[in-house]
This record gives sequence, structure tokens and C-alpha cells, in this order.
Amino acid sequence: MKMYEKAPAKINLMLDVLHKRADGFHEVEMIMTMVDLADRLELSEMKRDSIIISSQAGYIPLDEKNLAFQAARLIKDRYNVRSGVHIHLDKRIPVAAGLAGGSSDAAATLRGLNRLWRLGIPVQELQELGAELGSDVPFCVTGGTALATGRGERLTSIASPPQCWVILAKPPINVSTAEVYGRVRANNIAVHPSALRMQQAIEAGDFAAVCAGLGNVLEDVTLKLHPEVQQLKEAMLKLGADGVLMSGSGPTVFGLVSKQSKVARIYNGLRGFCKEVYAVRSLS
Ligand SMILES: C[C@](O)(CO)[C@H](O)COP(=O)(O)OP(=O)(O)OC[C@H]1O[C@@H](n2ccc(N)nc2=O)[C@H](O)[C@@H]1O
Ligand SMILES: Nc1ncnc2c1ncn2[C@@H]1O[C@H](COP(=O)(O)OP(=O)(O)OP(=O)(O)O)[C@@H](O)[C@H]1O
Repeated sequence: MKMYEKAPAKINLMLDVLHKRADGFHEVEMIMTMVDLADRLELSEMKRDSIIISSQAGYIPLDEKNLAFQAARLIKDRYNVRSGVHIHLDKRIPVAAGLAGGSSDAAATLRGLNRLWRLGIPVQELQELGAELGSDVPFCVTGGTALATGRGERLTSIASPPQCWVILAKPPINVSTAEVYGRVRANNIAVHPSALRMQQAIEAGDFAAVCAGLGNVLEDVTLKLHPEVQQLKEAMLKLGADGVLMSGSGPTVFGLVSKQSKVARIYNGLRGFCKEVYAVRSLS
């Protein structure tokens, strides 16, 4: 038997850090939403009791370091599943980009194996399993648009933002999420973006207010480490994006655009100096 799952990328419309916790994680307030750029997973049942990961992408780990492998092992161990699975990952989300590609693959693996092995695990339990794999995984289990608190695992679903184009550009640099959080000084943040304001803008369907409310306190850290991210933001704004922000810990920058007529100009302008550029729709 085979199951197919789509694993969409996420962007953070706002991300605030409240304080560092005793367990080393940071208490955050984020509004996350999915975009129409997704990895595809094919999950094939195997009689042999093992987990095999394959992918057309030559640049991700295929062993126990892969988050889809970890998700499969977690569900197998926890529910005493004796059969195995071959998971093929058709990677389309750029890797180590701040778009939760690995987390979304892990979440899609949890959903897919729940169906493949007919385990009947309720969504909330899948999210709890996901939290053991990473802070972004619980959100990726359900997707949509949500306010995330705690270390990112406490979720409240909210309305979808107004439909728009999302231009994503990933500069060719590597950013470590742990390093970025490690450099945040929570009591020294000049301007905290407001989750409430963003939520109100979304609920009112007010695209201009959504753009005005974009904010991510991790930007200051990543921008200091990699000034080219700032240049990318400026280029996107100059080319006509309505609102621009870095996603997660970066380095991907996204631009929100309401008018389709502007998309080609922004896309082509960015392609001039950035190889990885995508123009996709927001997901409702
Ligand atoms: C930046 C975001 O992607 C925004 O959605 C998330 O906050 C990070 O999610 P993630 O990549 O799933 O993060 P995890 O794999 O759980 O953690 C990676 C590292 O980031 C740091 N980390 C992560 C989440 C959080 N709330 N506080 C942290 O300090 C920790 O040092 C942790 O060791
Ligand atoms: N299924 C996977 N797809 C992509 N990367 C994976 C996967 N499993 C493990 N990894 C590893 O995880 C690291 C982070 O990749 P990923 O694409 O998940 O980052 P990200 O988009 O920055 O995530 P986040 O936004 O949650 O911080 C990479 O170094 C990669 O080698």
C-alpha cells in the first residue's frame, strides 16, 4: 500500500521573542501561515521492519538525521508497529532556508503513517509527537494559519490572511537556528511586533495592515551576521513588493504582493542576483 502527502513550506508573518526559558528554548509569539510551495512524500509500506528514506535531492541526509526518518521511528516505537516504510521525498522547498522544510516533511510523515498503518491517532496527539521532533513540527501537522506560543508548539488556529502572491528569495548562505536564538538578547529588543495587531489585520482581511504589521525580531541577529539579507530585503521593496520580511531564522526573505501584474517584474529583478527565487500563492 502507498500513501501520498504534501508538505508545504511555512512563513512567519510575525515573530517575537519574549524571554529565554530555563530549558534553553525561547518563549515566542508567532503568526505562521503556509504557502503553495511543497515537498511531496510517497510512503510505501514494507514487510521488512526498517525505515528507508530516498530523495532526488542530493543535499539532505537520508539516515537517522532526516526529520522524516525520525518521525517514522518515533511513531513506530510509540505504537509498536512491526512493518517498515520506504519514504521518498520529492524536495521542492529550499533546505535550511527558514521555511520549515524538514519540519513539514516530519509532520507529513506523521500524518501519512497514521493513515498507512491505520493507527487512528488524534490530531492533537500527532502534534504532541511532532513537538518531540522540533518546535515547528506541531504547526506543520495541521498547517493553515495559526498563532503559536510557548516554544512554538502551543497553537491557536486563526483566519487565513488575504490571498496574495508570495515571492521567496533564498540567498546562498547557511544560518543556524540555534545560533540565531543564541544571539538574541530578549530584554534588549527595540521594537516588538504585535501578534494582536497582525491577528486583527488578518481577521479584517486588510492586506495593507498585514504588510504594515510584518515583523521578526530574529531579523536583527541574522542581518548583522549576513548583510546580504538586508540587501535582498531592500531590493524586493524597491522592485515593488508591498511588504517584506525574513522568515524564521532566515536566510529566506519573502515579499507579499497583491497585484499579479507586479509579480514577474519582482521575480525577474531578483533572479538577476539570487539563484533561488520562487513566486507562489499564499494558502487559504
Ligand atoms: C525559527 C523558527 O523556525 C520560527 O518558526 C522556529 O522558532 C524554530 O523551529 P525549529 O527549527 O523547529 O527549532 P528546533 O529544532 O525546535 O530548535 C532548534 C534550536 O533553536 C533554538 N530555539 C528554537 C525554538 C525556540 N522557541 N527557542 C529556541 O531557542 C534552540 O536552541 C534549539 O536548539
Ligand atoms: N527532510 C528534510 N528536508 C530538509 N532538510 C532536512 C530534512 N531532514 C533533516 N534535514 C536537515 O535539517 C537542516 C535544516 O533543514 P530545514 O530545511 O528543515 O531548515 P529550515 O527551513 O531552516 O527549518 P526551520 O524553518 O524549521 O528552522 C538541514 O541542515 C538538513 O540537512
